[in-house]
Amino acid sequence: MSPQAFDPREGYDARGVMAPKAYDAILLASFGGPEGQDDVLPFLRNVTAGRGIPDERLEEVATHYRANGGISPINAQNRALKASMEAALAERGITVPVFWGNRNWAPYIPQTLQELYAAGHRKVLMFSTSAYSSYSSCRQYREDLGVALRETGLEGLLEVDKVRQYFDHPGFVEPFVQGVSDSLARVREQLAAAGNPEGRIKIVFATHSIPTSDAQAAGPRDLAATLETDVYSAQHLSVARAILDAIPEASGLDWSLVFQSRSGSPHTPWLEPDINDALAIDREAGVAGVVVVPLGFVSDHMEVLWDLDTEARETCAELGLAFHRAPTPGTHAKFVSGIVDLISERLAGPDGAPLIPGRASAADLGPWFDVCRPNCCAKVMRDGTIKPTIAAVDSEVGVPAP
Ligand SMILES: CC1=C(CCC(=O)O)c2cc3nc(cc4[nH]c(cc5[nH]c(cc1n2)c(C)c5CCC(=O)O)c(CCC(=O)O)c4C)C(CCC(=O)O)=C3C
Ligand SMILES: [Fe+2]
Repeated sequence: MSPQAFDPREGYDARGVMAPKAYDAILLASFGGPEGQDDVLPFLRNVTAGRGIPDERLEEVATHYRANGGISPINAQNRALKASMEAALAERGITVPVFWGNRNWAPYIPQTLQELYAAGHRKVLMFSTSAYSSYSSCRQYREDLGVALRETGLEGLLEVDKVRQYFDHPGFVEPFVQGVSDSLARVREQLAAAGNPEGRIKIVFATHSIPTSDAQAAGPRDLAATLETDVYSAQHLSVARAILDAIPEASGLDWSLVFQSRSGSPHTPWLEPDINDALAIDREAGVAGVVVVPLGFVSDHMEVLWDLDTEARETCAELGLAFHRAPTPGTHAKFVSGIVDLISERLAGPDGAPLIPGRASAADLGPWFDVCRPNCCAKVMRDGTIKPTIAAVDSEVGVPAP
């Protein structure tokens, strides 16, 4: 891609690529989730703080967690990811420790920053469990870090940078290649067992819907201007194509990008089509089976288990469509090793050069940048200001929004 040149300043170049640093801590930053029935509503209030999600919607979402004992699988998945990252870093002789902090549940990010500062760490590299660009998937993490530094009084004492958005990285793409290929075989088997071995299969890539205004604000303005769709959708389409190109059995099959987990007011437009509506249209058009690919997600958390494995699966059962859901990257060895690569391209070795050269990319919109330009993924706050952020050019509190 050819993004608008940065105003080169100390620490990063005109592409927004940061100079390597001797980071002394890694922050695994994630969404967080409830771990028991009593946590469910406080968690949902944290998630929706100040955003006016109606209570009926909260109650509706609560039932997804309640049905699972009030437990989101996301925290256990992050504990497993942290352990896998630690093992993979150690294997490569990298001794930088990994800390874990969440946006919406304990361990909370500000508390983790205080702990790692107290332990003597000063240069932190954040890796978040969110691969794409948008307010919810990138900027909100940057803001939460910016606000946490300010509120803990650590601003100026602790440096926090972030790993680039990694939707295009081979470590993210390759587990999907293997997963989609396996799922295709499973749907073929289901169709054969149902006496329809030649039935048409469609590959349905699913991601989180976001308000169309967030989609339009995603990524650098000048890049957005060159694309036929918004940057968020374009990134997903780019990854979907990279996955399909790597699977010979998928050649010639129909595929699409659809959206799930819409929330908010029905009057606010969000990205469409919804997966369930799209499946009904596919059935009408003669599709016999689908591989559903949770392209927008890093692990099999509640949005995958409920919206895909429960709701979309039921939709397919009602429609008589064969269904198989491909896995998320989770703790796939290639994903974990890719995370270590993403960290290594930023970590300065003894000679000051990064531990690994270059910036691997397996999809045509990559590689992304380390520092975001003004207004990248911006969202106007209700009080008309934007929040402080890390890893960006515009990090001043109270700067009027565009
Ligand atoms: C783009 C995106 C990702 C993918 C990137 C990433 O992975 O970060 C994501 C992930 C997740 N979203 C999650 C849960 C929720 N998201 C909500 C609400 C919202 N998400 C949004 C966007 C995204 N969300 C948006 C624009 C809203 C509405 C406005 C708002 O409130 O910000 C709500 C509120 C209730 C509701 O209205 O549905 C909940 C409970 C969980 C945890 C699952 C678990 O517990 O296992 C995860 C990983
Ligand atoms: Fe969400």
